[in-house]
Amino acid sequence: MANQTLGLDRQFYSYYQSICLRESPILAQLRQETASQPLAVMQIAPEQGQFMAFLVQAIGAKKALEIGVFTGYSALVVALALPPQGKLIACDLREEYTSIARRYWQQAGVADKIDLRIAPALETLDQLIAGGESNSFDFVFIDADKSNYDCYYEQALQLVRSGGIIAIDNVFWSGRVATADSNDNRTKIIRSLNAKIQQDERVNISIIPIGDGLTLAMKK
Ligand SMILES: C[S@@+](CC[C@H](N)C(=O)[O-])C[C@H]1O[C@@H](n2cnc3c(N)ncnc32)[C@H](O)[C@@H]1O
Repeated sequence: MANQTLGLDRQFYSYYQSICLRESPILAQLRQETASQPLAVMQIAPEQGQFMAFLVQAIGAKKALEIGVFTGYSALVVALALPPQGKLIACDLREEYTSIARRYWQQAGVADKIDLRIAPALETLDQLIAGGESNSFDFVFIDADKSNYDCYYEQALQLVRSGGIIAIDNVFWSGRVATADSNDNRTKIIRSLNAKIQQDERVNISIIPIGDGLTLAMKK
């Protein structure tokens, strides 16, 4: 028995995955193809994807937003969890990654649910706000350039409805946020956003020690 969160060594992680994962063949195939990419480590872990799908379904999300698509794994997870009329706006800059994503979305039959916007996400989110879409999203996933994390969080707070959830990836930053001598820019940005959200009265929060750390902020 333990009354604090357990660390997972390799053996325990493998057991955890064996009792938890229900990854569909299409998701497994995308993960396998992405593994050959030099930046494959950017993809979320499968158990995190499964958790996000669970969350999307638990809150009955119909309208979602993703910032940072890469080869499309997290977007596919969310799109599969949305109802048939659900919509996901997905933001990225890079055609070379998202062309892989589009192929899998097509194959999985969810391409119609996903509106991919190739542009700096700050601009896409500003356009959504200017276009009257504030307070309309049920679920937002932030997983792009860390330098803009604080801006994405503020924009997401405008776009999400009351009771909607903003999920922020990589908040543990491989543990560097907790290491006093890690003071590079990205570590400082994540550390300071973590501290800000901990005090932010606009949201209820939980931080899930899954993958590289996932903050959940529910707008009040
Ligand atoms: C960590 S990866 C996303 C991983 C993805 N969520 C998954 O699970 O496979 C980050 C992505 O953010 C994109 N990105 C970086 N800066 C961006 C920006 N300013 N606007 C939009 N996308 C950006 C990158 O091109 C990259 O594909």
